[in-house]
Amino acid sequence: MNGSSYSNFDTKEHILILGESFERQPKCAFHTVRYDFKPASIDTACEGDLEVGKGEQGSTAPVTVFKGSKRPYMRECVLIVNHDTGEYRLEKLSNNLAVKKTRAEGSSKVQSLLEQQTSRLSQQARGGGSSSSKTPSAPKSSPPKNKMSPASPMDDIERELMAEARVLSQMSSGDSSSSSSSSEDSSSSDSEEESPNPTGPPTLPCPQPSMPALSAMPAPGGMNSRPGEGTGHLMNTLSLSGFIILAQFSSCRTLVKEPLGVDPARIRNQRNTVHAIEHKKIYGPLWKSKYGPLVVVNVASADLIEQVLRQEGKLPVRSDMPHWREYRQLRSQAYGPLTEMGPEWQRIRSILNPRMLKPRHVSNYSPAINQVVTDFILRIQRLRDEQGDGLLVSDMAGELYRFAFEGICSVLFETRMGCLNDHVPEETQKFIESVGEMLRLSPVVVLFPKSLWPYLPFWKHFVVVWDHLFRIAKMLIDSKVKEIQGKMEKGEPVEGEYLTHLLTSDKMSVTEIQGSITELLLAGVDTTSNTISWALYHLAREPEIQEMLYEEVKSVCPGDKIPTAEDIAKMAWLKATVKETLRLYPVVPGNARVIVDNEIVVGGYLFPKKTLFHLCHYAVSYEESNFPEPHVFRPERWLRGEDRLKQHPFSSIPFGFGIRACLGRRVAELEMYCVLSRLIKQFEVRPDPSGKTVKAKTRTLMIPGTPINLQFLDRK
Ligand code: HEM
Repeated sequence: MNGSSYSNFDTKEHILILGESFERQPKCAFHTVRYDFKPASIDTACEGDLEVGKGEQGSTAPVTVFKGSKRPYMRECVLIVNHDTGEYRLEKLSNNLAVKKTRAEGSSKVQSLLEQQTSRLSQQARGGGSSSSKTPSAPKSSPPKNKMSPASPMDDIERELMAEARVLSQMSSGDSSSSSSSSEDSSSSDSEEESPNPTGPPTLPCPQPSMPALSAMPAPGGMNSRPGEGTGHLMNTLSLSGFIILAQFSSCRTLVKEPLGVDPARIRNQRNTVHAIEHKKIYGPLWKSKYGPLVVVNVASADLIEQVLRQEGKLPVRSDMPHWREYRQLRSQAYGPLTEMGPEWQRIRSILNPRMLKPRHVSNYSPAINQVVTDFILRIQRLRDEQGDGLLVSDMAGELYRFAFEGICSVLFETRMGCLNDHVPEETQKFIESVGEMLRLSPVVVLFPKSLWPYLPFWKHFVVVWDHLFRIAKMLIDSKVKEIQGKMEKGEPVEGEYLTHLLTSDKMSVTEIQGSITELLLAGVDTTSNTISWALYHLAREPEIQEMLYEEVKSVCPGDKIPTAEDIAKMAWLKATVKETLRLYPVVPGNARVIVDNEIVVGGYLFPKKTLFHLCHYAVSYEESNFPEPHVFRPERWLRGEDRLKQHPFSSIPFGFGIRACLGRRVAELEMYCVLSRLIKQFEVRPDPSGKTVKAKTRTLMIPGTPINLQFLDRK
């Protein structure tokens, strides 16, 4: 392509290219780079297959490239999107280039995000596999630009590209917080963008959350970088579940917000920067939002949330998770509780539930969890002694990520992974990185039409990291199988907990166990670690509340006694502290339900089948009527008494509700109670002497916007 052919283009325009190749010329206004993709099918995807082209001389890092869709594109063409006028036009570039689709953007933020992403992938690919050293083929010269006729057969392509362009333009015109998700980025923590961004699909766990992932992804490798940090990792996982769909369209600017029954024209074009709490003030507790073609009904009162959830039916649906499901189909892997739907979902939940949710079973995990807590305390002591003034430990959320990963693996796989060691074992490291990569890529992949996935460089990478995850999970499961077989052969009793039970009960195949355990793991790390981080943050800042907790733990477990599940049952203040933490920072700030089978009535309105409801939990948990002085951290509201009686039972439901509610709730609680009680018994926790406040931000999950640093003083 001749750079001069673009010289008249406004740099605000995005261009989407269809064509064999597209090279950047030094003087071109656009950052474009030639890529050369092997027409790899996903089945052959491996690290080495990922070939992201190097930029030509003077170019910036590569942007994204698709090798054409299966449709027979006959022409190289360019779609030009003018962001000022909103106009799109498709122009033909040449007559004879084969089907390959490349996209490049102008100087928008989105471009730089994509560039960083692709550049990182490129580096990984180059460093990662034997075949990754292939160099891109020589750039082709630029074809001339011809105006296409409106009746051209390119209409189809135009439509598809316009849809993508719309997504890109919406992302690039979105809230600037989308570019700063790194926990290092403390400068913006006070801005509105960094506020918890509570709910309302526009602010739901995603849009902004998804793209920042591109830039703010922790460098893969090293446990010091929390996997998926900046993406709200996991629940990407829960985004994972119900939220991903919302994520998808929450990346679009809100077009209409409409109190049900009110003329939408009056309030058209609301910017997407208003929070759900404010939306509620404007529209009342029930309003409709349109995101592109999708319509979401936002529900922001405890009463109405209850109405939706009570009508969710026997097989509740959050959403499908097409990209997670696609991987499983591709590799003939089994769905787990997050991805499964319908009667099959019901079946696997009925198998997984008892040992995850019944208190008498869950209490059996406390020895394993307490061992992990012991190691965590030792680690805190080491870090404290190594860092700065001998008291401060930086980035507690990162440290607690290690703790939560180790803790949940000790429960699920009945094995230790070494996350709290100074030197993390290689396979563990790879596992953690794969989790992070998968969660980081999830919200990106899902932004694109499914038909394009096989041609997205990051889809290949997505598949590769899922491969690692499933491989390592399989390795751990296989080793447990061997252990069990060995014992059986020797006639020894087979004892064990979660995995052993699943393997010996014969209700699921090994493949199904692998699918379910992997999803449990994915849902069970960021959720707990972020919640513990917030609890410690508040305990450090409210010494009286911490003292109450200390006194309670000491009285239930005097001396060196380590709290068991039975002890914890007696610690009302501890439980109230965790509940209050989850009220202020519901790690999943908005959930979703699609009522598939029936029309339902909510708030006096009749909604058709398949209406997508967004449950604005964050907004509801700050309602003055339920929680006087809602911004104040006050665990006592959860103790039995007058205040408690006033709360609506659906005013704070951080683990969801009903048969589709959190499967790991009891284990999560046990982990949080064990680690908090023992940390507070061991240390007096003080805030960062720099006095920095930490605000929440929503990256799918509600996470600390900046690192939480705390001092740990030994208690005498
Ligand atoms: C503070 C910790 C946690 C919080 C606040 C939390 C919250 C949630 C929420 C809100 C949901 C959606 C529920 C609904 O749609 O009604 C959910 C689902 C789920 N959670 Fe958790 N979670 C936590 C920890 C965990 C842990 C430790 C695990 C694994 C051991 C886990 C596994 C799951 C799974 C598998 C689902 C999907 C259940 C299904 O769709 O059937 N969670 N969680």
